[in-house]
Amino acid sequence: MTALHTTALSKSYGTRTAVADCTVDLPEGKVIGLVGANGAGKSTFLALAAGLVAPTSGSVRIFGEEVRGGLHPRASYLPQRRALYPDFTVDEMIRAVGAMNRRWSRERVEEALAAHTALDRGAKVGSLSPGVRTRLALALGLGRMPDLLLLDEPLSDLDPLARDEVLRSIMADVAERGTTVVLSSHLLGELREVCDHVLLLHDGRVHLDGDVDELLADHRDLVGPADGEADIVGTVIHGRGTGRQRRLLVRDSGALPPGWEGRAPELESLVTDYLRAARDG
Ligand SMILES: Nc1ncnc2c1ncn2[C@@H]1O[C@H](COP(=O)(O)OP(=O)(O)OP(=O)(O)O)[C@@H](O)[C@H]1O
Repeated sequence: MTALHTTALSKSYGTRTAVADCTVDLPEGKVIGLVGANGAGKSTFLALAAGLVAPTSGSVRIFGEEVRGGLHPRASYLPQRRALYPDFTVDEMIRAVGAMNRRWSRERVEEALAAHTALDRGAKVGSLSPGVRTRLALALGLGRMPDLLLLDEPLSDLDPLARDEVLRSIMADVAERGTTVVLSSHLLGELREVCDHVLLLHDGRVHLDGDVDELLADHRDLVGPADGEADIVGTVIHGRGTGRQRRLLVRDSGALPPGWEGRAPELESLVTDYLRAARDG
């Protein structure tokens, strides 16, 4: 089943188009990496899915129900600016969010915070470091017992150990509860470990949308002589060269001409080549 479906979804701010004509079907129970350059529309896409921002046109459905003016009860949303009250203590914040949600598991919050033994429950939320705030906000999001987690750059404020911890906490939820996760990130290296699916936006439009294993199987990284590119069978996504050698990312490549070698790409290089191709137009 589809967890998140958008139909011709668009959002403009004045003359600036943030999301343009996006039609996607994001599968249930998967971790979807939302990638794209700065200003590509990732945050707007997530805010539209969270019902926080109204589309200019098009629609969003979560588990088949249209999103209109509010967060779907089965979804949790972690915005880039973590929505926490700075003057509340950690415990007050947990109680306040619990009181605001009918669907709520304090136990789930505690479970998500269990690894974070140094967290002072009496400390004011405003005094916490950005990384700790992120972990608290994520734990509160999990307290809503979501079937869909919308996470806007959940890893950006975290050091490598905390990133690992947060990813584990997310993956545990996926494994135990079958939660669908859509997470935006610029950290392409980390995504390989967790993502089943990639959605790449550029200038608000979808440039790549697919299952990671299928994408990796459909593409090859080719290296060969610069003057032999015309003989390559398949769709060249991006090419670059140094002197007499060319390196190409090719989709659905056929038999290779003499002098060319190919191998399966890494997810990071595949996404980077799509980003370069989108940028170069
Ligand atoms: N509230 C707003 N008012 C006006 N323009 C906006 C608003 N929100 C986003 N935009 C514009 O829409 C475009 C997409 O922005 P968005 O924040 O969604 O991109 P992003 O991919 O999340 O970027 P980043 O990786 O830098 O966080 C940008 O050009 C941005 O300036």
